[in-house]
Amino acid sequence: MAKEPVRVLVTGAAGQIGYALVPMIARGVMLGADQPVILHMLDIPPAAEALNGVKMELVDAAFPLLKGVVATTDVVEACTGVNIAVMVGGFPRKEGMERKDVMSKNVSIYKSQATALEQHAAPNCKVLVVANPANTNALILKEFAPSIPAKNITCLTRLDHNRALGQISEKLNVQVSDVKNVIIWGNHSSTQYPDVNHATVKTPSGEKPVRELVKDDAWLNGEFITTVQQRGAAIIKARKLSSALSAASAACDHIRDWVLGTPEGTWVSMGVYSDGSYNAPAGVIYSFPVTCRNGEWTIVQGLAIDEFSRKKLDLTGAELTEEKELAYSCLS
Ligand SMILES: NC(=O)c1ccc[n+]([C@@H]2O[C@H](COP(=O)([O-])OP(=O)(O)OC[C@H]3O[C@@H](n4cnc5c(N)ncnc54)[C@H](O)[C@@H]3O)[C@@H](O)[C@H]2O)c1
Ligand SMILES: O=C(O)C[C@H](O)C(=O)O
Repeated sequence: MAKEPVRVLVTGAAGQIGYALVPMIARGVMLGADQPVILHMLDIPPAAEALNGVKMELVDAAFPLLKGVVATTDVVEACTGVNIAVMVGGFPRKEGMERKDVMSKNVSIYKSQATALEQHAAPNCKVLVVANPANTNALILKEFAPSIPAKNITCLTRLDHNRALGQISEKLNVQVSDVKNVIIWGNHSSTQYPDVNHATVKTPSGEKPVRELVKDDAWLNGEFITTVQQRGAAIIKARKLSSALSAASAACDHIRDWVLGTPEGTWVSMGVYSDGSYNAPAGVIYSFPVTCRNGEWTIVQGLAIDEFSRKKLDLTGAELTEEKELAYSCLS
C-alpha cells in the first residue's frame, strides 16, 4: 500500500540552499524513494515572486513523489500540519563576517517562528535548524516553543561532519564512503572541534583507525582541523556566496538518518540539546556523536577524550554559552 505523504517545511525556500534542497526532497533523497512528500515553502514578501518561480519549477519537474506544494509568505499556513521543518530562512554571512555577526537579525526570526511551529505543526514534528548561528537559533526556537519536546529540535553540523570525511578521504586517497565515525563537537562555527580519534577507514584488511593510516598527527591536529573549521569561509571567499549544494545535501543526510536510522556501527554528528554529556555545557545546542533508531537520536557515550580534545570541547562549549547570553540580550 502506498505510504501517506509526509509534509516537509522548508523556510527561506526562495534562497540558495532552498533552491538546492527542495528538488532533493521531492526526489526522495531525504525520506526515501518510496515516501511521497508535500512541500511547504516559506519566504518573506520581497521574495514571494521568486518563491512562486520555485513552485513553478517543482511542477515542471514532474517529480513522481511530490504530492503537493504550498508556497507562501504566511508563517501559519507554512507551518500547518508539517511533520518535518527544515529552517533555512534568515540572513547569510557575507565575506569577513563571523557567524555570530548575523545573530541579532536571525534570533528574532527564530523566536517568532517557534510560536508558529508550536501552535500549528503536526505533533512530534522534527525540526532541523540550518540558518546561522545554527546552534543558537535552534536553542531560541526550543526556548520559545516549550511544548515541542527538546529532543525534536536539532541543528545542522552534518555539513561539517561530511567535510571532515571528505578531507580524510582526499588525504588517504580512499572512497569517502569507506571513512566513518569522525565527530564534530560543539558549535557550527570556527570553534567547532572536528575529532578523528575514533574514526576508521574500511580497508581490504578490515577497519583501521584514521590516525594509524594517516601517520601524520601534526596534520591531523593542525591543518585538518582548521580546514574543516574554516571551510564555510573558504566557500564564501570562492563563490562570494555561502555553501548551498553541500548544505542542502547534508540537511537531507541529517533528516534521513534521524528518521530512518544510522547504519549499524556508524554514528553521525548532530547539534542536539545538551544534557551535559562529556562535560559539555548543559542547556545549549551542542554537536555530539549520535546514533539514531526508531526516529530518535541517542548520544554515543563512553568515548575516551584526551587532553587535547578536552580543551577543544571546552572552548566551543564556552562559545555556545556566550552566544546564548548574546542571543538573549538581542531579544530583550
Ligand atoms: N548549518 C550549516 O551548515 C549552514 C550551511 C550553509 C549555510 N547556512 C546558513 O543557512 C542560511 C541560508 O543560507 P542561504 O545561502 O540559502 O541564504 P539566502 O539568503 O540565499 O536565502 C535565505 C532565504 O531566507 C529568506 N528569509 C529571510 N528571512 C526570513 C523569514 N523571516 N522567514 C522565512 N524566510 C526568510 C530570504 O528571503 C532568503 O530567500 C544562512 O543563515 C546561512 O548562513 C548554514
Ligand atoms: O560559513 C558560513 O557562514 C556558511 C555555512 O555555515 C557553512 O558552513 O558553509
